[in-house]
Amino acid sequence: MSEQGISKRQAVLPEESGILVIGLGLIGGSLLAALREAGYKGRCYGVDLNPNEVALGRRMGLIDDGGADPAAFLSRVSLIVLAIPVMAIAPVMAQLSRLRRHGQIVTDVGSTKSAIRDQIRAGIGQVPSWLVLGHPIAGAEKSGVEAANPMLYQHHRVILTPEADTDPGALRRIEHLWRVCGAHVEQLTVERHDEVLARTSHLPHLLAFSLVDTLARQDDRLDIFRYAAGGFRDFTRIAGSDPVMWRDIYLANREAVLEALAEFETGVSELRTAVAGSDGDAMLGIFSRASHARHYFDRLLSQKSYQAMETRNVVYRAGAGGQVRGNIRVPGDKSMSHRSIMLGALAEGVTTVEGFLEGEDSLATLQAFREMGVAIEGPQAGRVVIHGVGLHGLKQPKGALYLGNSGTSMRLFAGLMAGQTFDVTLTGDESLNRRPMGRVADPLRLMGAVIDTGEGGRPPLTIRGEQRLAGIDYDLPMASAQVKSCLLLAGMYATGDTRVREPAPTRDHTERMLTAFGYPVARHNDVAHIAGGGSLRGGFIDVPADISSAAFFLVAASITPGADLTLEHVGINPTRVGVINILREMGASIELLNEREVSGEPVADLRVRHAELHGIDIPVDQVPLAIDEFPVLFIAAANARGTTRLRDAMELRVKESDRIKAMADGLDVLGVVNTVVEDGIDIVGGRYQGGEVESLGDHRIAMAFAVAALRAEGDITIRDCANVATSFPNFPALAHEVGMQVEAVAEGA
Ligand SMILES: O=C(O)C1=C[C@@H](OP(=O)(O)O)[C@@H](O)[C@H](O)C1
Ligand SMILES: C=C(OP(=O)(O)O)C(=O)O
Repeated sequence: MSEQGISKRQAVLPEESGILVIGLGLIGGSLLAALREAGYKGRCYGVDLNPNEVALGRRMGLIDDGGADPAAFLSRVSLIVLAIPVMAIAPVMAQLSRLRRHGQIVTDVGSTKSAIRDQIRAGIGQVPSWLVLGHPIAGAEKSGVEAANPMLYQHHRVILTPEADTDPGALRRIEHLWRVCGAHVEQLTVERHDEVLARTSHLPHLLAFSLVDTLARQDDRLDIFRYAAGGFRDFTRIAGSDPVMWRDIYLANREAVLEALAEFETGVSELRTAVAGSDGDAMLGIFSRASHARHYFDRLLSQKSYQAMETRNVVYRAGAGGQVRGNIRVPGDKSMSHRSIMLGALAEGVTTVEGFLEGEDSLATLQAFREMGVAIEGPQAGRVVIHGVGLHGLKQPKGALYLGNSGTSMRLFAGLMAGQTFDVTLTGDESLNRRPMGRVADPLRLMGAVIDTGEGGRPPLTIRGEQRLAGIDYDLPMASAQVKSCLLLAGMYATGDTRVREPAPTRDHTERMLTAFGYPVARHNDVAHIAGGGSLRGGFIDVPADISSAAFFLVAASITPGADLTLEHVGINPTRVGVINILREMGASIELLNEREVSGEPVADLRVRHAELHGIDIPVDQVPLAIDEFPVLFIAAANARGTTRLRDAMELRVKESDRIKAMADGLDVLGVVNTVVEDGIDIVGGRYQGGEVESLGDHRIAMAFAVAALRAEGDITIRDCANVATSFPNFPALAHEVGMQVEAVAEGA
């Protein structure tokens, strides 16, 4: 059969009649092995100057034929991979551009890109449109075709660095080549690729070569190697990499590596100063930032769109029916967790926090303070120890502060940052970057802050340092604890008094916690006052379980026949108990047991049992007191007799999603009758079916529909649920523990 005939029938890479790999080492050999494993049926050829590698490649079944000269195979292939050292690529490209006749496309695997591109340009006058420069990030210390591993690229990244005039068809085919091998393919510019790799790969290798060489030259080197364990062993593993290949990389990526090395030298000298001066706090700051960096950035990055290919979002499959029984403790209060880190960081002395919420939102706050030089130990099982730096002890972060999905972080930070001596930029994920920030920027400007916002008052916010703030008298245009808190926090840095009047009471955790840290805040009727120039004193904060997370289970138990559930140690601050008041008015059975006070906040165990609910007109004064609980309250309404009516809840439209619309759309899918108005909704309770709903990446919408499944007549699939981790990371596990049937699966599984 002709090769043409084979290529027409083959399912894997149907456009490639044959593939030539020039350079039969670990990288080229593994690519061939992966293609074979994936079922590629076209012809494979290998070229290598070492005849033993060619013979081995043939014996291993990786290639059909091979030799030392590419010319012999060109007419038989449609795709050529250059898997040779960086410095050898330009000469081979010159040869290929002379001999290429049949429209073959070419890619390379070199670890640096600018030098290769520039050398090719110098050699043949241009980077041909049929060349797609690329780099699989899957190095290993082994070399030679013998080490070829068909799994080497599975779930690894391959970066392609196309030029503006690269042929899109060629780009698509090279992307396809790597995907077939199991890789995630991404694109960067040549320059960005080299900067990133200089820091993530070239610098660490350089340090390993240098450290191992330095220690190996010392007199007591036998002992050093005899007792080498842990850390040093890892360095020797990296230093075992191919010397010639790495020499070429440093020759090729000289500038970017030197820049990365200079940054590193600054870092080492900071650490040297800390060690020399026995500055334990400085060391702890650096080490705790470093020791959490990987975990933290892995999680934050997985929300970013440029990594979307790897992030398979989470889908909930919520089975119809289930039980709600037992005793559980939901995670720590998000609002208080944020504030415990903020005030702990700005206090004098050490603050210990127990019950801290290890969710993405509060972790974003925590990491931001690490970026500003605060030493923070943990979190470890809810315990965090913060080594406060005082109100004026923060340092300028190296880059923008990334606050993920967290509106509270951004709005409270805006107030705190307005009082610093350095400039700082605050940014977040796609949802946060759509949320209104004018509500904090405008009053802060009245206090003297200088703030640039994105279009329409949205993030990013750039807040200029060294401004003199003066207290203001401000009437909040909306009931918002975030705006109130922002201004009170800025008020600590302002001269005179800052007074904030709220149109309706909102959560007062900032006021209570400031008081607990020894910073007085007065309250007269609807006005909170703070005077600038005080200080905070570190101490102990016990964060109770979050009533906003408990709310999902309050509704779950209320709507499920036979339910009897106790939620332990829940915060029942009067400015947060709207959900209990509203559910009770609908007929729910909720008992407050063992009421007590911790760290200036009331807590109780909540016992909730099934009850017949009926629709109500939700009292408007309860709206700010239950603002985050409406998604799940809508599910209570769907299970109540009659109509539940909500008004004066415009704020719901500017949360992580437009929560009125997101819920109404999902209720429509389930067949729950509802009527949306600008500032609210009417929901008619009754039977409803299952279906597939969108959470729009909003944690509370996702969890609300999981609760709905308890009474649905069919299963509910909820899309885009990864953000549940912002406020309630173990929600599926706790739901399962009480008898609900919620399973989190990766999208597409
Ligand atoms: O201050 C806080 O911790 C919060 C205040 C509320 O926001 P608004 O101030 O925007 O109402 C709430 O929705 C948010 O989840 C947390
Ligand atoms: C609105 C919420 O949070 P934030 O504003 O902090 O993003 C929420 O948790 O429901």
